[in-house]
This record gives sequence, structure tokens and C-alpha cells, in this order.
Amino acid sequence: MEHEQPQHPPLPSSTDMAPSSLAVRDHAFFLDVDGTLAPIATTPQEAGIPASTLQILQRLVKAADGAVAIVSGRPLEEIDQLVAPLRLPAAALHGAHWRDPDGATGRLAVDADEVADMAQQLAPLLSRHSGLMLEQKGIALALHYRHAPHCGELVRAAMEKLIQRRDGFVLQPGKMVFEIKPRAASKAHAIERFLGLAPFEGRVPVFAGDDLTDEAGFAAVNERGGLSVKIGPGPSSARRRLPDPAALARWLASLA
Ligand SMILES: O=P(O)(O)OC[C@H]1O[C@H](O[C@H]2O[C@H](CO)[C@@H](O)[C@H](O)[C@H]2O)[C@H](O)[C@@H](O)[C@@H]1O
Repeated sequence: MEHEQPQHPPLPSSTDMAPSSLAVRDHAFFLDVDGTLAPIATTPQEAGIPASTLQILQRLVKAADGAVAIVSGRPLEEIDQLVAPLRLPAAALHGAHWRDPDGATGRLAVDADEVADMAQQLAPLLSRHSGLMLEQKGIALALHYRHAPHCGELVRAAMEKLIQRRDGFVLQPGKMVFEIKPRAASKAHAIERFLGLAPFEGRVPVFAGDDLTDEAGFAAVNERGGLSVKIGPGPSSARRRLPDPAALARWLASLA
């Protein structure tokens, strides 16, 4: 189990049933990146989506008439690099920054200087613990402790302290990471936004994800009678489960 203790009560366990087949043209597909399309790697820079999965994604985009979007905690530029040569509608930074199907982009109105200031305040902690890694993402930041697993509580406390009295930000725990993101950023809002736009509009949503940030997306999809798919172990409100990114790729291939 890679998560530090979740901040909220344990989520109900999702069923271990794999998703079955479905009519692709009736559905809108929302896919997370790390731990879902890309296997978890020891650093963010080492992660990648296998070439075979990218080909499947390409086929899915065609089969679904373009109703495929990426919904990730990564910055938009990194999403584009990871899914290249595809360029998909995407919600980045947990929903704080997005690109619509027509190519128009938008982001939450958040003061990036405030985030830079918080990052600066982490310098002493980073210099004391060489295994910690700070990822600055403009209007969000992530402090990774995968290479200093004993620092989890320290990282949580430091990040919590940074957002005290900063109402516009919240803590987002993840796999060996604590992130600070704009309070209004949510994968649920990102998915709901896309569902108001063609070609997603009027379709049944499908969302696959693996981490705590994806639970908001699962809840939104469940509420609309869609298909939520948890990748990997751990409690989740997702209705279906697949063991790993390779199994997700096989399922998507069977649809596309
Ligand atoms: O919403 P996602 O697409 O799943 O992005 C969530 C975060 O993923 C990245 O960190 C995680 O994956 C890394 C590579 O596998 C891993 O080394 C790290 O321990 C994980 O926490 C990314 O670096 C973050 O910016 C994303 O928010």
C-alpha cells in the first residue's frame, strides 16, 4: 500500500469485477495518466505510456469519435508529451488547467506567485532530506517522498503548514506524494465540464484512475450512472476494478 494514511474515513471497497464490453459510441472516456495509462515509476520523469497503449488509445479515439480525454494531476505540457503523437482534450493539475476539444484552454484564477512562495519555503526541508523531490507545476506543487519513505509524515506536516491561512489551496495526498492544489481543482468538475461539450455531451461517462485524486472523478461518474474503474488495489468508490495499467490497456483494446 503506497498511500500515507488517508485524510478522510476509509472509502468503501469497490467490487473486484472487471468492466464488461460496452457500445463505444455511446460512451465518453476519461483516463488518468500515472498508475492508469502509465505504470508507476520511481520518478515522474521516468514514467511513460507504453507504445502499445498509445496505439490502443489512438484506435479508441477513432472508435469513440474523439470522445476521449485525459484527466491528470500532471501539467498540460507533460500530458501532451506523454500521449504524443496524440493531442487530446485534457484536464491537467487535477482539473485546474484544461484544454477543450476545440483547442481552447483555460485555467482557474490562482496566484502563481503564492505557489512559488510556498515552494521557496520548502527549501530548508529539501536541503535536510536529499531523497525529497519538489515538483513545481505553476499553480500547484508536489512534494515527493518515494526516495525518502520515512519522511511521509514530515512532508504532510510541512505541506499542511504551508496552506494554513491560505484558503484558496488544499492538500491532495497521493502515491508517495503530498500536493498543494487550488481548492476549486477537482477531477469531478473537469469531467462534468467535458460532459457539457461535444463530442462528450450526451454520452455515458467512463473514468479509469488509480489514486486518491481520482475518487472525486469516480463519484461524479457514479452519480451519472457511468462506469468508474479503479486500477490496482486499495479502497475505492469505483464500481469496477482492474489490476494494473496493462489490464486497462487490454480492456480498452477489446473496445476499440
Ligand atoms: O492524476 P495522475 O495522472 O495520476 O497524476 C498524479 C501525479 O502523478 C505523478 O506522480 C506519481 O507518479 C510518479 C511516476 O510514476 C511517481 O514517481 C510518483 O511517486 C507518483 O506520486 C506526478 O509526478 C504528479 O505531478 C501527479 O500529480
